[in-house]
Amino acid sequence: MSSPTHYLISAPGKVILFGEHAVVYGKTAIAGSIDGLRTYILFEKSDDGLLELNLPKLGLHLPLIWPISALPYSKVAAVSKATDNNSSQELAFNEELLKELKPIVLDGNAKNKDIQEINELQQVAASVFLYLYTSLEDKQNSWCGMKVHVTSDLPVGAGLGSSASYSVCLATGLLLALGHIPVPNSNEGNTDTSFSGYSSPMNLINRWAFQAEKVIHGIPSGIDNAVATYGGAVSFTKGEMENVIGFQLLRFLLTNTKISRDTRAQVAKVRVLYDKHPHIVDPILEAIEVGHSSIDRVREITAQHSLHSKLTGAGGGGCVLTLLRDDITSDEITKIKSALASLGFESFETQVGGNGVSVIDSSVTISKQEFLSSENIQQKFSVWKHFT
Ligand SMILES: Nc1ncnc2c1ncn2[C@@H]1O[C@H](COP(=O)(O)OP(=O)(O)OP(=O)(O)O)[C@@H](O)[C@H]1O
Ligand SMILES: C[C@@](O)(CCO)CC(=O)[O-]
Repeated sequence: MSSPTHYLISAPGKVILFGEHAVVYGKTAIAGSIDGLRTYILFEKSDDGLLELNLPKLGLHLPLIWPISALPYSKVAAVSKATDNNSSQELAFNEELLKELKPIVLDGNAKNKDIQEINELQQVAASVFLYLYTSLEDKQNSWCGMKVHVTSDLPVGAGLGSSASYSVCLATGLLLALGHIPVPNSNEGNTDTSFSGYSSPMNLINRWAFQAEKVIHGIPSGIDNAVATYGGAVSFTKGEMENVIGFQLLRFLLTNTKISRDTRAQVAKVRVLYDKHPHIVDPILEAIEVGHSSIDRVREITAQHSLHSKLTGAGGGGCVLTLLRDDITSDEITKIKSALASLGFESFETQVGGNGVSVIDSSVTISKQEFLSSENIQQKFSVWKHFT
């Protein structure tokens, strides 16, 4: 059978119900996927020896393009070792590779006629792609070029795990395109996956997505990429997780304050505090200064209806999660939403849980135009396959 010529991958965003930040320091957190908010990446095979990355959501109107031959493969240990499906060992992070890629990332503009600035956010997104590609490239099985198009329903840097869903989509597409994992056969959802003894392709996707998260975050806990890979609602402690089905039945109001944060500064601050106060198990997030006045405003409004709200994700603005009581009426929810909207906040009802990473292979024709212009890609294509 000829090798597929394109893959469309999708992975969900997430909410953390409690335990963010603490989870980085070994405490338990509970999180769930948000099925309706996902990142999508279309991988198209090409034969020009070039890697093309399109990041419109990050504001890049031109593709970044690199010759495959320009990547520093000598910095990567044998691929077979690194992708050993049976190994449960965490992959070592390749600092040297990341360092080597820094100047190469900026060369991505060299083939463009117009000069475009590549800001830090865009550089990080490009580094993740090149880091994974260089690590996974396998001359025997590789495509000899690819065009990669990224779209997403998720706000970037708002606490909904946009980076993890991007990382999971990239890891999955590259593992498939470079011949490390097969396309799944099943069309059934993967939310009932038992996490004990992770099945191999999912395990591998999760491990490489964790590497990608390290490029973005430095020392992530791994909870975001685990949720984006496996879906469902999970309890997560030190890399171990289990399904917590009950949480999938809870309804939430998710409010995006649209206040973007300086993630790196916030996270650095939090880490210093944790290092100084390792005895604090579940610090009130304001006390560690990841709160924001916008979050207080959401909390005040929802408290008027006896509802409890908390920030979700890294904080410093971003998204707020409000637990909805069973007895709350739709009229009341509409009132809360319009009070929030009057402050410029966007909110919608959600339930945690739902599918993790999903794939469509080249047996389904997907036009690039259709992909890029679709409002609801998840529903548009009803042929998603799930790893089991
Ligand atoms: N649509 C996208 N296209 C390309 N890169 C993306 C996209 N979405 C996220 N990213 C990557 O993720 C990074 C944002 O990660 P960050 O952790 O700040 O936000 P988040 O994951 O949305 O929030 P949180 O980690 O609190 O849930 C960006 O710098 C970029 O590298
Ligand atoms: C803040 C944090 O706990 C969650 C970010 O979504 C960081 C992490 O777990 O890696």
